[in-house]
Amino acid sequence: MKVLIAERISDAGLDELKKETDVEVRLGLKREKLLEIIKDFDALIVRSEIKVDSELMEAAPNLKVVGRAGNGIDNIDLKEATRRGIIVVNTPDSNAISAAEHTIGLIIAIARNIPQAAHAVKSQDFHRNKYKGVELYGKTLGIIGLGRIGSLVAKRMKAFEMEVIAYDPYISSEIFDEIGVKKAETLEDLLRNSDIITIHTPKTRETVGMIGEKELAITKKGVRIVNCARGGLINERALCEYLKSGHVAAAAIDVLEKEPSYEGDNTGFYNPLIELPNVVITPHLGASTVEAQNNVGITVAREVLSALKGQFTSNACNIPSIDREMLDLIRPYMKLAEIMGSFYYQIESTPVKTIEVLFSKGLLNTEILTNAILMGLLYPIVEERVNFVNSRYLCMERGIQIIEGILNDGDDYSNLIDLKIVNEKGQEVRFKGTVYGRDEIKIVEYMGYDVNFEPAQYMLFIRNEDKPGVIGYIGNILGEYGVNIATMHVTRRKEEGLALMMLGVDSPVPDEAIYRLVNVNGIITAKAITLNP
Ligand SMILES: NC(=O)C1=CN([C@@H]2O[C@H](COP(=O)(O)OP(=O)(O)OC[C@H]3O[C@@H](n4cnc5c(N)ncnc54)[C@H](O)[C@@H]3O)[C@@H](O)[C@H]2O)C=CC1
Ligand SMILES: O=C(O)C(=O)COP(=O)(O)O
Repeated sequence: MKVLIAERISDAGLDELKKETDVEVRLGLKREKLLEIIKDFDALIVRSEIKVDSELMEAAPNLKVVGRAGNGIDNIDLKEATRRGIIVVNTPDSNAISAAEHTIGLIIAIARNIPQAAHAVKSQDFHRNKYKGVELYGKTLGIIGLGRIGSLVAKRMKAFEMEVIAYDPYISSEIFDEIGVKKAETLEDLLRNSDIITIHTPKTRETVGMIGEKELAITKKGVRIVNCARGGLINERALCEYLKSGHVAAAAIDVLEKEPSYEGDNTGFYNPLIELPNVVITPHLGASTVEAQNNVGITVAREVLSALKGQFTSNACNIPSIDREMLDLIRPYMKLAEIMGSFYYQIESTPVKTIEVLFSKGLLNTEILTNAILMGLLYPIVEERVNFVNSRYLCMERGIQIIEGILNDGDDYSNLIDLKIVNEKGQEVRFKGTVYGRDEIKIVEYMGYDVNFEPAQYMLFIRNEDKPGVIGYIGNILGEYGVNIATMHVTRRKEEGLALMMLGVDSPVPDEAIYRLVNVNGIITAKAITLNP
């Protein structure tokens, strides 16, 4: 496996990767060069600078994993990665403390004009009157986005005896209470009442430009503003105007709408904010500490390695995350789900319209189990890579409706998957499956027949009239083609005079044998099934 490190990560992370993969470190690559070389790599590791967009993914036919050595993934086209079955992993917990501490550093810096004053002193200018600041004590800090970093900032700033309020419509009041922060019901509320505002939301379609002219206009005169989250959350042009007028007394910015290259040439880079005396800008330093980069490097390396090995990772952005213990528990159910999904297109050819899957209450992580069913379903019929990442997306792209639910109590099994597939002709194919003990996979119902069948690599499903002699024919025909029957499950519906046979065989059943079987008097259908390797 080949891994391209396109932005700097720690040596500790590099060492982890080098133990198991072929690693190439290429920092400061020009875009054209990156597009040219990416085709050879299975994994790409970036930070916040490189845009991992559809053009880059198109140029990377072998790419299986993108590792974001950091938190924000706004530089990665997640939808496109998902469509292509590329796993995106990040390391959100590894640099949160550093980002929070940097934010606090910036708050203090602009409250006391520390960077400007320190800079003046370097030029022998000791005129301290110019740099009189304000105290934090007793002032109101408004935090927009009370997630990982926002809440770390809140907890720490309370030590300054600031009143901390926060606006985050997506978290519960209990979390506000737990952190000990007053809830601002609206953004307007927060803007009107804060002496210092700091923003900690991710960059999304909803949050871009969330602080613009209109919002700045209702802030307190003399407000101080910090952005250590993402450039573009605060409209830079509007902020510039408000800083020039003095309405915003000062701003501290770690992130810009358009950022320079951190390894390459930046000749001609310009941003008007840089020139303003009441602005402190750092070069996207929030995560740049020894500790954060060590953690980030090691975590991203481990996540990328797990993903390359086909294991679930704990920080995947486009598949549900599962911890290792839980993964061990549900692995047999994932296999069962994939097998159940894989039956349909080996039995029927009419396109699927709806998939309805019901799970026993005892089954956890059902979202992944559905993804496994969909992966099994699509595997035989799509050319592109199908995996847990894109199976749901590819089904939705094909107009397949996916309905998931919980089974009512009263079934005989506590861990059942009940799968009903309805095709465009309105026909239904239905299976139920479960796992006995730790990992004994069983199909327990097929088309209303109670069965007890352990799926095998090669199988044969036969529906026939319930009359003597049919089994004999089947054995003879398979024998002629050298196909050995390993297991056999026979069941019937006496009242209808119909029977079902599910056979596990030691080798694939040739098409010619199937043709002969369906011509046997009394056999209604014969379907050869092969499981995905
Ligand atoms: N400057 C730097 O070097 C670093 C910057 N970051 C940035 O910080 C951001 C936040 O990181 P975390 O706290 O870990 O993320 P998080 O996901 O834990 O928290 C984000 C919070 O924002 C809230 N939110 C989302 N939309 C909102 C809206 N419209 N209004 C109010 N609140 C909203 C969410 O509900 C969530 O609670 C990252 O997305 C990243 O862009 C992260 C690390 C370092
Ligand atoms: O983790 C984040 O979201 C950051 O913004 C840190 O970015 P970086 O990895 O230092 O380029």
